[in-house]
Amino acid sequence: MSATRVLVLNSGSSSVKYQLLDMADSSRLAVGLVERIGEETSRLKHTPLAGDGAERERTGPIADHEAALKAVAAELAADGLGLDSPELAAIGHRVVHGGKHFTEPTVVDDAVLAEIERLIPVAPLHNPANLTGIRTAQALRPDLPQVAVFDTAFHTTMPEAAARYAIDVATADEHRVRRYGFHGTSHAYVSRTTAELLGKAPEDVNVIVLHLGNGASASAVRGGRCVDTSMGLTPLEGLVMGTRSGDLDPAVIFHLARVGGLSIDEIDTLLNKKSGLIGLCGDNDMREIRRRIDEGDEQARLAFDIYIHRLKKYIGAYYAVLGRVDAIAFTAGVGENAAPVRAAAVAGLEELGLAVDGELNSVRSDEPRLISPEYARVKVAVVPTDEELEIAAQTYALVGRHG
Ligand SMILES: Nc1ncnc2c1ncn2[C@@H]1O[C@H](COP(=O)(O)OP(=O)(O)O)[C@@H](O)[C@H]1O
Ligand SMILES: CC(=O)OP(=O)(O)O
Ligand SMILES: [Mg+2]
Repeated sequence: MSATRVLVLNSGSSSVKYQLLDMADSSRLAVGLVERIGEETSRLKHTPLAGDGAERERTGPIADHEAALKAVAAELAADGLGLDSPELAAIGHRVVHGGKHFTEPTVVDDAVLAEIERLIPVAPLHNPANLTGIRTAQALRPDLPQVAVFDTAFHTTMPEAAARYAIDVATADEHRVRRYGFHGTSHAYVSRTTAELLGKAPEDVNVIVLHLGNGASASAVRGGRCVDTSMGLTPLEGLVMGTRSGDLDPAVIFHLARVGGLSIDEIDTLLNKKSGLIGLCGDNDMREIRRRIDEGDEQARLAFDIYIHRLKKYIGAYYAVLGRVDAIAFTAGVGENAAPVRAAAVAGLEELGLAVDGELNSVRSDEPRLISPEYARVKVAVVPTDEELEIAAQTYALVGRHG
């Protein structure tokens, strides 16, 4: 019996999403999520999909990512899907920052671990969790290949004109200051799926992908290759996000330090964790913001308008970067579910060939679909992202080649 299963771990700053897949037919055997790691109210939600097992939920403190992963391993073992299974071929890990170095999925060794660690200062919320995930998985199954799939990889095709900041070149090079981009696994998967939806080869299609989750980023994809993206050195640049500011005048930082008396660490926390939608209106969940708007809440309305204004600017910018756009694809939690966001982002862009059909836009579905009217020159699509499936496929392809 050959090993065809892949466990995928997507470790975020305070959560771990995981899936166990059988790559013989890309089916899911189990999926789950550990939330609020490090708090008293941690929660593990585990759903076995192979047999007739029902969803299980456990609450109570889970101290760190190591404890989280061990709890996940115990849940899988309870379903007879434990990490000791000989059918497990590899464990695939989402690693957020791979710098310029990693352009492909990579089997983890000590040098790879050292490089991911070296990049912690430019992904302080993500890379430490990714490292813990890898190390814990290694300890549980030292014989198994651990594969790192980097958020930055898809963006390494960006031309220098898009990747460089206009600052002193020597300083930038010394400190590796450039734009790397993130959510690349999602941008790759969604741009490819959008081409499929249009019935075209990825090489023939130009797409603007809007990944709108808690973290959010836009990308311009020409013929399957990324030519620009909104996140930069770190996942802070670009769109307005759940808790991150996105673009601002860099002098805001000097001002807050010199005049406001804030420390660099305080400003870091302010911009990464207390800004964006939560900073503007106290909520970072788009469902709650829409509910408040419906009740006439002005603060929520303004937060929404700022979010949309930025989004629209990026659509325009990437339209110009690409010259010709075949489709715009909305994805991730907000992009897949928030019809008012999609409608507002595209409103008024008819001259660019863009429009959304109200009825199609209001349909709820887990399938990739078009929401633009028949006549629209540029198609508007909703394409549910599947980072875990994409990571599993890349992991399995790599292990299959080498193993
Ligand atoms: N039904 C919905 N309507 C509107 N927004 C939603 C809905 N479901 C989820 N969201 C939004 O999606 C966000 C989470 O997106 P997700 O892609 O899961 O983020 P992440 O992977 O960064 O945690 C939530 O914070 C919320 O704003
Ligand atoms: C890179 C990034 O922002 O990831 P997430 O959206 O998972 O926070
Ligand atoms: Mg996400």
